[in-house]
Amino acid sequence: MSLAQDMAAVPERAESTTAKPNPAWTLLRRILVQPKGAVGLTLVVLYLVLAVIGPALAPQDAFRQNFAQTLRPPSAAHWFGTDQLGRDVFSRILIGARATLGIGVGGVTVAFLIGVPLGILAAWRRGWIEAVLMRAIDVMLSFPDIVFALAVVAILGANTQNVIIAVGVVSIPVFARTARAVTLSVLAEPYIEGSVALGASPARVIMRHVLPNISGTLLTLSTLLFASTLLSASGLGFLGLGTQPPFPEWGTMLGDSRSYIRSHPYLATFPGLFLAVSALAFNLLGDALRTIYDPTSRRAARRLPMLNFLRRRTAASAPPAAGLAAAPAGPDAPVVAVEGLHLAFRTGEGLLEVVRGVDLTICAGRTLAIVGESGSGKSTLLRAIGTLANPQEVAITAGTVAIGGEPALGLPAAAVRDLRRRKIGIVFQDAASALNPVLTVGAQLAEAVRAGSRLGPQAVRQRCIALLRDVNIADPERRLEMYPHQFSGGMKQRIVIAIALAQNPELLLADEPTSALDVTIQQQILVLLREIQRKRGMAILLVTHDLNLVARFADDVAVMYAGRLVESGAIATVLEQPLHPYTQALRASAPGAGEGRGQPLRSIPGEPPLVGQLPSGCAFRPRCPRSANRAECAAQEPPERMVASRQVACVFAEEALS
Ligand SMILES: Nc1ncnc2c1ncn2[C@@H]1O[C@H](COP(=O)(O)OP(=O)(O)OP(=O)(O)O)[C@@H](O)[C@H]1O
Repeated sequence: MSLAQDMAAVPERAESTTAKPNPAWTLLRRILVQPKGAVGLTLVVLYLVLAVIGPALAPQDAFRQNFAQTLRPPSAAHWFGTDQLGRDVFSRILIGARATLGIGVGGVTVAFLIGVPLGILAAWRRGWIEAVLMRAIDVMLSFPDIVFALAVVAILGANTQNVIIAVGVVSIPVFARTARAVTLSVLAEPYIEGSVALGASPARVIMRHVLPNISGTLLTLSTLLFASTLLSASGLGFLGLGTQPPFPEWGTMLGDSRSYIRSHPYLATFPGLFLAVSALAFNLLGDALRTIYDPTSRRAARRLPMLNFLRRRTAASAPPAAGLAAAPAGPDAPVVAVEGLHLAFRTGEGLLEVVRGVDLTICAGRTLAIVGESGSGKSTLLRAIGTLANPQEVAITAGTVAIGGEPALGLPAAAVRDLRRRKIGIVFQDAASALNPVLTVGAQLAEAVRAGSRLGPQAVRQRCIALLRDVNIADPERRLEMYPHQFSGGMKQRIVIAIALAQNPELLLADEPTSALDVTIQQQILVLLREIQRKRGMAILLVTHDLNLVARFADDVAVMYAGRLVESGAIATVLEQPLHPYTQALRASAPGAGEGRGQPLRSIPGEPPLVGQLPSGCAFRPRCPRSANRAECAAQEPPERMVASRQVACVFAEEALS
């Protein structure tokens, strides 16, 4: 069946075509529909207007002292009365708005500019840098805000500039902690790994992917901290450590009024009221923003898509194998050569070995599928081959990996990025999280195309259009302007594939590429991958649990158990006549493996061994029907050897032939 016929056989859902409105207008609308947002935003805007045009509105000279008019109550001539020096309080409040709000803005800016980079650095580098930064922040947090601010002003001296520094320093820990937490969650998203796989530098990943995704949370935090910064600054002003006379600032005015609080209470009332309402305004606005950006407040809205997602994940496997995929012709040069690879997780108790001596090769134009139960080490192996294993987490204790003839292990970071970009493409399990939701598809494709190349904007655009055509997305010019949420699951996976193909990789890594899709779309995506592989001759390394998918799609299979490949060879050889008892059990437990309709699926008795607690000898021995306490199985780990055209690690493999 041709690709076109395959596509026609299973029509994919059309994607939503609603254009994305301007994000600023959307945000404004979402703030205004909330009563607290509407009130908060209106008040904040009024305050900001006051800060800008307040001095121009002042009816009287706010600095002129008039000892004949001291401590006058509110009247038509002095709406808010006069202070102890006979100055007009209303005019001083209007003029003081700029200094007061300026301190708030300045303080939050100082805290933001220092706290956010520190938080991102801690999340990015982890290890000792994170530990040192976070402990320092814990120490700062252990002091009450005002005490800390007082200490800073006492050291630097009392003036407006130092108040800004003091209240800013006080808020650094909150920004740093929040930035670290939200960055960690963004860094766990597959599209970050995709970007890293394209060779993007840390700075680029942070600017392009992390910052846009954490900006909502940081905006909310800035608004909330603005209120507390204002109050801290006013506290300093109240103590006489803020803006120095004769310049008015609401906190200082409040402080000056304390001697007259009983006899002339209006002196404290008006600056206090303006301060309290400003803090309330920023808090209301911050709260409205939190409602918008906090995912827990949108749980109800998400419930349906989540249910659909779970349903898709648990949907039945693909239909039974109709026949094994024909091996595509291609040159025999190995694109991947892995020899004696041992990988171990670094844990508190030392190294925990999860991949134990793997040898494999994949030639151009061929697909190798790695299958095995959950926890057998498939993903860890795939990530190490793709140079994506985090060295702080995974130790390569022995062995070599070469991609396209180039050694892939032990390289400096820049060389690893370059190798990945030139030779490796990655398709993730969940296309929805493999795409950055805040960037258009065109921007994400362009990033992949531009990585390491010097193409001009027009050439990049043409290449993006060609890539979308390659993955059979119609009307690519229009689709480039759309956002991921405007596409269906299958279309998103096509876009992820297009991104993976942007640098013409020699090797495509696919970790459960279709398990988040429903059955009909799975079929289309696999057909698409096969077609692209035929055209480009790339090697594909596929990790999956689905043996039917392996039978339809792969050329070779490697069965993994407890970190070792126990049987590997051509699909027709291994799946038609498995020799290892574990392969036999996997084959028997696959849907459509021989039982009639309504028959329960067979499961493999026993549990896979826990990492680090392997039995002596063959790791499959406790579950093996063939072992039956035979001494040979307990004596040593069976070496891999060639039996009937495949590698198999079982001392009694020949018994399956008879
Ligand atoms: N960070 C970690 N620290 C310690 N052990 C880990 C860590 N991550 C994974 N492991 C363990 O390593 C083993 C291999 O995990 P891996 O994800 O590679 O298995 P898998 O075969 O891909 O499983 P699945 O099919 O569920 O993805 C598992 O036993 C897992 O518990």
